[in-house]
Formats: sequence, structure tokens, C-alpha cells
Amino acid sequence: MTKREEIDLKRYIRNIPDFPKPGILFYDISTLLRDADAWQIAMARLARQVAPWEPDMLAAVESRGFLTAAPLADRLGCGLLMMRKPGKLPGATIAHTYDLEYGSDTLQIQADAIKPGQRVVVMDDLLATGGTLAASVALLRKAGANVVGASLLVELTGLGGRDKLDIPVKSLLSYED
Ligand SMILES: O=P(O)(O)OC[C@H]1O[C@H](OP(=O)(O)OP(=O)(O)O)[C@H](O)[C@@H]1O
Ligand SMILES: Nc1ncnc2[nH]cnc12
Repeated sequence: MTKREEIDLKRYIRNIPDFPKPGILFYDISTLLRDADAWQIAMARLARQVAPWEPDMLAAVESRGFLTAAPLADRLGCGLLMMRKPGKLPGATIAHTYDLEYGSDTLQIQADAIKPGQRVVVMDDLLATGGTLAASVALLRKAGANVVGASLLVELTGLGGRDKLDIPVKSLLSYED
């Protein structure tokens, strides 16, 4: 039997060509989520990745970032805030618009989500061009956060996303294209 530490989680990520647009190779984490053991292993590895940053708060990027951030906040015993697409959050918000690998989008957070200087780790499923994470970091800083890192399941290294970021970035799985 393969030991848990030796399990290659890439086996659980499905590639779908030409989604959501021609020319995009989509890395689908649905097949990882569906497998109870593989998902537990992924969460345990993410916890080991993020815990050394000692976050007060995880900032979850809508929508696939919610999937990793919520269980991880529970494991690490820290807070969770949502970075949402426009029109979803009540009260005063701060917004930032950014480019995606396949379009553009806006993220918002609640203006009072963070106490000044809180240590915040940004959580998303995947790093592609880095536009989403760069926007997230800018937003969190506007709100007074000390952004100490970003944590991903998947990184598409060929798109150079981490070069847009001035914070430490850790990903469980890397793909060159
Ligand atoms: O590094 P980037 O080029 O910015 O791309 C990465 C972002 O793209 C995807 O989100 P998407 O906007 O497709 O939304 P979803 O999570 O709601 O599916 C993914 O979940 C990341 O948030
Ligand atoms: N190639 C890709 N696969 C899955 N999610 C993405 N988000 C941005 N680019 C993506």
C-alpha cells in the first residue's frame, strides 16, 4: 500500500482542454475534491504549508479559494474572510479590478474585515497569471493587513504569476504549461 506521504496528488487533478475558452488547458480540482482520502491528504499538506506563517486570518478568494480556506482555518484555529465578486458583501466594501488568464474580474472585501497589522494568508486553488492574487494582496493591504504569504493547491509556473507578487508563495503542485 502507498504511504500517505508518497501519494502524488497530480493523479487527482483532471486536465480539460479548451475550457472555458479555446486554447486554455483547465486544471480541474473537482476530481481531487471528490476523493475523500486525497482531499484529506491535500488539506494536511496545505496545513503544513501555511502553519509556519502563523496567520491570524485566512483570506479566501471566491469561489474555489473558499474550498481550501474554510477547512484550513478550522484546522489552524484562525479567522476567515471572504474576497468576493461584486455585489455580494453587505456594508462598506473596498474593490479592485484585475485581469485573468481568460478575462477580467473584480474582487471586494468588507472594509472592516481586518484589524490593523493582522497577519493574513491569501488562499486560492490555483495561480495562473497572478492577476487575482496580486489584486487580493493590494486589497488586503488597503484594509490594513500584513499579508504574510499566499497558499495554492496548483501553480501554472509557465505563466509567471509569482513574479507579480512581493510575498512568499507556496503551492502543492506545479505545472509548467
Ligand atoms: O492567476 P490568475 O490568472 O488570476 O487566475 C487564477 C484565478 O482564476 C480562477 O478563478 P475564476 O476567476 O475562474 O473563478 P472561480 O474560482 O469562481 O471558478 C482561480 O480559481 C483563481 O482565482
Ligand atoms: N488554466 C486554469 N485552470 C483552472 N483554473 C484556472 N484559473 C485560471 N487559469 C486556470
